[in-house]
Amino acid sequence: MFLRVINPNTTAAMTAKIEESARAVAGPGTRLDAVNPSMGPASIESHYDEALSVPGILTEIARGETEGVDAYVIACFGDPGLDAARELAHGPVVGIAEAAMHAAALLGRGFSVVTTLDRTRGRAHELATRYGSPCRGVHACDIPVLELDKDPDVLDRVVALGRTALHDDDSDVLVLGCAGMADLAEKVSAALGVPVVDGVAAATLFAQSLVTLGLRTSARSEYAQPPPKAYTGILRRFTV
Ligand SMILES: O=C(O)C[C@H]1NC(=O)NC1=O
Repeated sequence: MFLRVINPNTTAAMTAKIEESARAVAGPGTRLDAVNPSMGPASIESHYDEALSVPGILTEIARGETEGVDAYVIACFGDPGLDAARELAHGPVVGIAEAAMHAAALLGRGFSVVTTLDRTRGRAHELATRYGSPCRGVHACDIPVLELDKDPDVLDRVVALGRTALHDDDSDVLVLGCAGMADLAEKVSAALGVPVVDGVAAATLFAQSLVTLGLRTSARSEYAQPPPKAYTGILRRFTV
């Protein structure tokens, strides 16, 4: 099978980190590549960034449909463009927040999310409500997405915040609220002694499992192909 993991921001170093996390769990029979759009925000830390990332995501989905991609992962914790992507894709499309929250719900009574900027906490709560997940709290380490690789204290700060979150929320699982934290899961789990879910790995395995089960996005109603219409201006270049 052919999985495509889409980093919705345009930072190649993050795409490489995401690819590493996805490859580490993909099966031997799975062809996998990780891509990012050539247009869009360098990182996604606001509703504005998220909105501007969606045309690039949809461009990558439309390209994947011509290249025989069987399933997609949207590797940004806000799950940007997820519903629109499902209208374009024939196979499954899995968001890393959705996957991480569902995985965490299988591992404990309640989970906490540790994310980057405080302003993104509302989006995480909104997604947990949509997904019906037992999220007991969302905590921000206030490290900008593109600083995660530069800040020497990032592991210590995430561990400290995770410890506080587990105590204050009385939760028993942690979810990493950024694709850029994918490489921290094992170390944070070892430090805190609880399961720590990396949404990139979880989404990759969910996508792979759905294809293995022969399941695909339903085209019956809401996720049917978009109704044909004219798109004007620059969007004409990025629409199907
Ligand atoms: O919302 C966040 O902070 C994390 C989100 N932003 C990003 O560029 N990739 C992400 O996973």
